[in-house]
Amino acid sequence: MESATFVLFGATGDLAKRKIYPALFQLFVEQQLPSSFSVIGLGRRELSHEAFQSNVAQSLLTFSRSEMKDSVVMEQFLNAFRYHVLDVNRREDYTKLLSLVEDREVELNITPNRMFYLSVGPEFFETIATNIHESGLGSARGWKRLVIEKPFGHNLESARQLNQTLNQAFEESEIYRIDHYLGKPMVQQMGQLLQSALTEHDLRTRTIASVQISAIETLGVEERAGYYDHAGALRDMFQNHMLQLLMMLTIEFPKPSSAAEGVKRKSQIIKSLMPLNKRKVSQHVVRGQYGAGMIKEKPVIRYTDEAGIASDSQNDTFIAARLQVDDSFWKNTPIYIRTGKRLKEKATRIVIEFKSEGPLKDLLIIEIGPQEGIYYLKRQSNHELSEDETSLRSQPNLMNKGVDGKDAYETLIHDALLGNKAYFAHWNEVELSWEWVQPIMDAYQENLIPLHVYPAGSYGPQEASDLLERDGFHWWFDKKQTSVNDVTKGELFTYEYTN
Ligand SMILES: NC(=O)C1=CN([C@@H]2O[C@H](COP(=O)(O)OP(=O)(O)OC[C@H]3O[C@@H](n4cnc5c(N)ncnc54)[C@H](OP(=O)(O)O)[C@@H]3O)[C@@H](O)[C@H]2O)C=CC1
Ligand SMILES: O=C1O[C@H](COP(=O)(O)O)[C@@H](O)[C@H](O)[C@H]1O
Repeated sequence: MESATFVLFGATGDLAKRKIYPALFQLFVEQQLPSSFSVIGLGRRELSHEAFQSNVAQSLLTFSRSEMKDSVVMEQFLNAFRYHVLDVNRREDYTKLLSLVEDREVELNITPNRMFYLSVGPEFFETIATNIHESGLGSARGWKRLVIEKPFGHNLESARQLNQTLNQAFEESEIYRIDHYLGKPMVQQMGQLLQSALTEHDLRTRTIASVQISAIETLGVEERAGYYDHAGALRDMFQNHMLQLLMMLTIEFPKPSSAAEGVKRKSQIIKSLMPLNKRKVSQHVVRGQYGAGMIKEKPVIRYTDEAGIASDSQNDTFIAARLQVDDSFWKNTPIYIRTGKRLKEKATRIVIEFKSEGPLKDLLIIEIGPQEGIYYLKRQSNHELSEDETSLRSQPNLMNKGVDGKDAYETLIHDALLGNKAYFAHWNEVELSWEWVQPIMDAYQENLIPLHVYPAGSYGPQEASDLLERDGFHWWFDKKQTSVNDVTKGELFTYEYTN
């Protein structure tokens, strides 16, 4: 890997602490960083290099999964870190930053390859990109890359505007839009896993009755009221992570001839999504907001009582939708997506239900997180569990594939340093995703669709189940109760079905 400087905007923030430093440290420990590597952390608050290094050390002690936190390794790692006070709006701060970056490049004798990581609020993205360009920070003879966190725009128009501004400073090939779901091991290995679970023939021709993609959480809005109350589940999860999961799965049927072809197909898939008309959104989409309820046997308050949330907020904390990809393989196969906060369990899961005569179903389940695994459950009845045990026993090789403990940020930062863009969201995908969700945002805005309040600790509004029942399906694996034998490494798992 080529040597590089990692310029981190927002170095004193939450994401840097919880995700970026632990990921960099893990890569360092695994010797996956360039041998000469420089990190320049930026923020408004005054910090000496030493104080900054000590803050980074603290974050590693709290959040790193590495067992190598002994002082020698950590000290070597922290040696690469410097801090610079920068207010994103002050041009002179960028000129000073350029001197610091250049001095370090000379000191370490490294090529001026520069990765600018924007771990700051989205309101700063355009200002920073413009200042990088105008200060000369982006004009060195090495490569330059921009890594940008979500949210990428607030709607189609603002995303386009943001992209246009970024493109004045960076080419599309230099922009790495992080969608951390694309860094999850089970998502990165989707093609491989499907191939080991299904035969080549299955992948090409097996008829799929329906697909369900769920990303459900027990957490509420937590400390992010300011952001979340303007984003909601639609912008926070659906427009990006959920549509990316849909793309990553559907490109595998029929199996692409190469990884590159698969990546190209992502945009085609999203382009083939049957468009919604804002007046008919309510036929395809269920909007919800959590009420009070019980999570893990503890009472929790309703969304509108949360700190920082307006008591009359109409913001969505849940969405379920029925989508249709209108291409030759997926035509006539409904794809159901749901995501929401304060639900009964934390799970990101894809269930493929295959067509069959009669009531017994074959299911392929991909557990993306926090449990990881792929399971092919043969001849599942809606009511029985015994069959899945038999089928899992007969196919032990399909259990718990992909468990490697890697955090998405480790993979994505490593990929960005290598210049591998395969698991970053391309502008075309982002633009098409915003375009597709725009009628839903319009319908929400104009109140053309009801907001259903659901009890915390449930699986969302009843209407989300009705959405499937109308087509003769139901959400698989919703648990009757919280105490279940969950998936543990190497053990059979048993779920309790609601129906
Ligand atoms: N936290 C998370 O889990 C996730 C965050 N994200 C995204 O990552 C980004 C960062 O989030 P997060 O770390 O939580 O945010 P925080 O509010 O914790 O941190 C914001 C950072 O921005 C810096 N900052 C604020 N204003 C300025 C300014 N005028 N000039 C220079 N620096 C400034 C702050 O430093 P200082 O105060 O020293 O100036 C701080 O380091 C956001 O885009 C967020 O949406 C995405 C996914 C998850
Ligand atoms: O991006 C986000 O994702 C998290 C859920 O991520 P996961 O990896 O834990 O599934 C979500 O809680 C958050 O609201 C959203 O911004």
